[in-house]
Amino acid sequence: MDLKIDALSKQFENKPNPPLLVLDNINLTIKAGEFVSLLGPSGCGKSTLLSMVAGLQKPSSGSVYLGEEEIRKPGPDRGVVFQESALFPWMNVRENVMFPIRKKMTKKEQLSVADKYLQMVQLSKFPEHYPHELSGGMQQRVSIARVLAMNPELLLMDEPFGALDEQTRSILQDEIEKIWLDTKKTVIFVTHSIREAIKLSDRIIIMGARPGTIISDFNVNLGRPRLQADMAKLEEKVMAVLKSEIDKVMQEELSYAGSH
Ligand SMILES: Nc1ncnc2c1ncn2[C@@H]1O[C@H](COP(=O)(O)OP(=O)(O)OP(=O)(O)O)[C@@H](O)[C@H]1O
Repeated sequence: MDLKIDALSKQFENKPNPPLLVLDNINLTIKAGEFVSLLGPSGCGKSTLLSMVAGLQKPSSGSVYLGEEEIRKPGPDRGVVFQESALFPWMNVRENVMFPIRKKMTKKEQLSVADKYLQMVQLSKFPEHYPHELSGGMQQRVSIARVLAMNPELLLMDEPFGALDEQTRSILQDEIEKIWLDTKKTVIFVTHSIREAIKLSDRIIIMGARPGTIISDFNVNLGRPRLQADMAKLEEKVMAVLKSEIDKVMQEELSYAGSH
């Protein structure tokens, strides 16, 4: 099902100052099966937008629809992966993956689903390990397997590889691309890395700040897997748009600091 974000705005209380308008009239349709990245300067509202699609926060005005259904709360049709893995430390890897499906399936089915997704994220040798026995990249793989086990239609990823070293990040990018090609889920992926966005996405949405709006919508018409040489040209284009937005935010911050 397509995701439709319709005239969505969000403001936060900011007492004693006036409310802070974080997102202003966002309109966006994401087709079923599309891999879309959100890029933008820090504070432009990417995470806020994602959390409203997840149903974790309510819009101040406007709506989000998955198919015909308006999103009003979290649901099993949307799985979220955050920067930190948020696994249960007292459960082993397999138990963590089985947790969201524990009430929906027999034990046998749960085990088979957990095995399937642990294999997909290349962790089939570690089902009995506990989170503290795993590296950051492995923990993030468990989080991805846990979300996939719910079989959500929409995968919402908020800087999922942001805390990982470059090499692990690159491996997980390849894995998520493969998983997406296998499962054809709709993915919304928040990142600060232009290269990561180009490597993975069908489409890159660039947001501007204060308040957050959509300023560019790029289609990435490159074959997969993406070649460095092809990516470089688009990287320059995206960088040019993004840089002017980042500069604007920096200027605002400098003038605010100067006046206080
Ligand atoms: N619950 C909240 N209450 C008040 N202000 C908030 C709240 N959540 C976010 N904000 C503000 O909204 C703005 C957007 O935050 P958000 O985390 O969505 O930005 P972002 O683009 O994801 O930033 P980053 O790239 O740094 O993660 C920021 O100015 C932030 O301080």
